[in-house]
Amino acid sequence: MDQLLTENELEARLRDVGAQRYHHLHPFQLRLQSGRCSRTEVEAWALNRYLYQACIPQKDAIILSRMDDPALRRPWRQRIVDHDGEREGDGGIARWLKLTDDLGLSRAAVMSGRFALPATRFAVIGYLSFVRDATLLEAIASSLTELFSPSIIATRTAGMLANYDFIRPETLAYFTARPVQAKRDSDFALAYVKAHATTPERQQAVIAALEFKCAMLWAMLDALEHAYVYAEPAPGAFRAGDARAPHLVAAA
Ligand SMILES: O=C(O)c1cc(C(=O)O)c2c(n1)C(=O)C(=O)c1cc(C(=O)O)[nH]c1-2
Repeated sequence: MDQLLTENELEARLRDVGAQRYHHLHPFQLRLQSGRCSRTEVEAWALNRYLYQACIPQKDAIILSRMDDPALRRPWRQRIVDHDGEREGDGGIARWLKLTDDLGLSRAAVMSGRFALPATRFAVIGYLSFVRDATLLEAIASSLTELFSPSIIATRTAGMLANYDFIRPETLAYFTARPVQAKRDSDFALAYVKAHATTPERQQAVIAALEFKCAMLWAMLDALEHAYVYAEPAPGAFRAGDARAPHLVAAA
């Protein structure tokens, strides 16, 4: 029988999940931030991760649709605005496309998802299913990886700027806004989880939900590392020279 943890003990357990399982420890992340990735690997990372970025407002819309309380929906809907923007060209998804633009990738190809690795697609589908099928408390708890993202974003951004001559500060504009948004979002989600995980069963469920999300992020980097470092991308998945923006193809 699991013991009921105090709120502080629960928070410590959740932070421990991050310390042990978050993708800051993944070999592909270490490779990316230390300049050991080839340009093709950086392009593959940005192209695959677009799918994750694009699914975030969809998962937040699912979570929003499951909330009965307007006081809860009001702050949560800001997450969708952050990613989609208030108008065309605004918001996190548009800023992610600035990164893929600067890498010379075609927007249509990136947004279609057709060059993504199979595991990236399955990870994203798995995440959307999780927030639909688990309890609302578990769905909210799965967003708590954002407790750990400001630190990995700072390390990755500094490492990429220092180590790749094709990355300029504007290329990584996506990451400028994220740490402040992530802190605001994760403070809110953590307070909710601490207030609502009031039985040992619920506490174990929120810990497992955070482990699930860490596993999903880990699996996406496993797939990139397997395909681009050790083996081969699946048939149809991105390879060097694929998905070039039309003006670059014309100039070649
Ligand atoms: O750069 C990263 O490593 C990283 C990690 C995470 C995360 O931990 O889930 C997010 C993001 N970035 C991110 O940019 C983002 O918008 C985001 C939203 C969420 C979420 O769970 O709602 N996680 C993340």
